[in-house]
This record gives sequence, C-alpha cells and structure tokens, in this order.
Amino acid sequence: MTRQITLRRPDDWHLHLRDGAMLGAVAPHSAGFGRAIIMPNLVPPVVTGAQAAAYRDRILAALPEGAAMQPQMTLYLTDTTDPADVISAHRDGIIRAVKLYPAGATTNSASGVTDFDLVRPVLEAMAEAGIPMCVHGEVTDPQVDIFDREAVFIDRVLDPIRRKTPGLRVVMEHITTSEGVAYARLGGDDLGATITTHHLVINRNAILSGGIRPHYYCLPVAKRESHRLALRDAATSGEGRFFLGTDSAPHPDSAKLQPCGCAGCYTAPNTMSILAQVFEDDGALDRLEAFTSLYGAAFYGLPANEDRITLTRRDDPAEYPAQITAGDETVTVFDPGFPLYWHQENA
Ligand SMILES: NC(=O)N[C@@H](CC(=O)O)C(=O)O
Ligand SMILES: [Zn+2]
Ligand SMILES: [Zn+2]
Repeated sequence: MTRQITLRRPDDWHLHLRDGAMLGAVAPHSAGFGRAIIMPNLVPPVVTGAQAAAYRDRILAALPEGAAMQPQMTLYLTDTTDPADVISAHRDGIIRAVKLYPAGATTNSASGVTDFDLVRPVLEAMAEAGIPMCVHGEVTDPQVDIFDREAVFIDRVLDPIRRKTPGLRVVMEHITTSEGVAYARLGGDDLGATITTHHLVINRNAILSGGIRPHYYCLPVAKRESHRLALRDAATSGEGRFFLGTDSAPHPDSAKLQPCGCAGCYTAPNTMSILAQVFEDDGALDRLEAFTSLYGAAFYGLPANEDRITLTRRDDPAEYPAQITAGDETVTVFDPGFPLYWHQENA
C-alpha cells in the first residue's frame, strides 16, 4: 500500500561537506535540505570570516543548479579567536554560529580549545550578540572512559560554562546519552540539542559485536541500547529543544578501513528515508516534520522553509548507493540495517 506524507523542507543543523573533490561529491546529496549548519573542521580550519565566506562560495559552486540548500557558516573557535572578528563576521551575515571543539576530541580538532578560560571573552561577546555556540561535548582526558566522555563533559565543562555565561545560546551537538537528553531538558530557550540519524539507529553492538564495523564508528561513539532509546524518545517527543543535525561526515573508505580508522558516518543520501522509518516505527510520523523542519529553525531564529517535500511509502525499498565516488576514493553510505520503504520523491 502506498502512503504519502508532506513535510516542510527539512534543514540539517550539523553537516560536514569537506572541501575539494569530496565537497563536489557530497554536496549534491545534501542539496535537498533547506539550511545546513556547515561545520568548520577543514584542514586548516575555518577560523576567520574571510575563510568562511570563501568556503561558502566553494559550497555554492559545488551545489547543483537550483539546489534548495543555503549553507549556514560557522567559525572554528581556537584559543586565540578574537571576539571582534566573531562579532563582525556575524554582523556581516557571514556566520550563523561558532563551533567549540575541545582540542583533540574528534576529527580535525587539533586546533580546538585547550583551556576554556582562554575563550571566556569570546563566549561573553557571543552571549551579548546572541551568537549560538555549537559544542562537540566530549572531554579529552585520557583517564575518562570513551563511553563516559559526553556525560563527564556536561558536568565538568558545559554546565560551568553555561552558569558563568548567562544568555549564551548553546547547541549540544550530536548527543548520544540519556545524560545528554536529561541535561538538554533542564535548559530553557537558550539550550538546544541536535540528534543524528545514525544514533537513532545503532548502538555500540553495531560497531563491535560479531566483527568490527568501521563504518559505524563515529564520535561521540554510539553507546549502549538504553541510551539509543533515550535518543529515540527525545527525537520523537515533540519537544522543541531536540532537532535534526545529521552529522553526515564523509571519509574516504581508505581512511576508515585502517588499523586506526577515522570517525564519521556518512548519512546524507538516505537520512530522510531512515528518519521516516524510525518515526513510523515509534508511532510518531506526525512529529517528523517538527524534528526535521521546524524546531531547529526556531532555535536559530529563522522562519521554517516555505516549500515542501514528499515522502512516499512504497512496497519496494528505496534504492540508494552503497558507496559514492569522490575523486579516486569511495565513501560508504550508512547502512541502517533495514529496508527503506520511504522514498523521497522531490529532493
Ligand atoms: N562525528 C564524527 O565522527 N566525525 C566528524 C567530526 C565530529 O562531528 O565530531 C568528522 O568531521 O568527521
Ligand atoms: Zn563532533
Ligand atoms: Zn560533526
């Protein structure tokens, strides 16, 4: 039986588009999202307004003619970021947010913040100007177990920063734990949290049980099942603080399939089909649009997209490539492990 739902065009509030040949290969697969927060962890990172503007131009050039996507640029916060540069890039309409990576926490985060006191003046300027801070919330302390790094970050870093900086708007990026869900629920309008597609689908068994599966390895690493269920509950709850950020993070297979493979799941091509299945399975299809197309925009103070997309549930599963090609490399598309009956007709 065929069924159809119509949604306002979705936005992706956490996206990696990379640069060069990889950008050319992946940009078309995100072109059907309306807005996307573009993460700045290039090598070298996007640290100035001029770099963000130039990167936006490269993205626009990589998108197909008539693409819906309007990239929303971010600056990569470092120990030496000048508050005045952040303010002027925001005032000039170049950036939507600033990204905080603890140094060493994730892919291309070597230039991240080493000491949170060093960035206090920037955070205060951002609070004053209403510029949101997107946070990769994991401590890097090698003494802390990797599965605890998000929860410990909330206690040791995020909560103290928020208490010291009233008015700072914060997005907890890609939350993976029930502690993350609970902390997000304590906040007011100044606190949001993105949830990825893949963290709604996989738990840590997917990575480690019955053989090691590098394509399911991302950061923060997927946790035990109870945490996945907490994320499902949050995403489908209809609470405005939780919204979609796919964290679609393409890496060449040659870099994933290594003795020390890198972190990231590439979900852009099939995200909407997966999410429709997830929400249907949880009896929450009527809340999908809010999660993908309303709440993130509201957090960022933007209107919802006016145009619509249609998802059709067919008896035959949707076809999507197992891999895409980027220059000489391939990138493996996230495999949710179940057939995708929801087809996106008009990307
Ligand atoms: N999520 C990931 O595992 N990887 C991201 C970085 C990030 O979002 O932390 C990447 O840039 O590859
Ligand atoms: Zn991250
Ligand atoms: Zn990311």
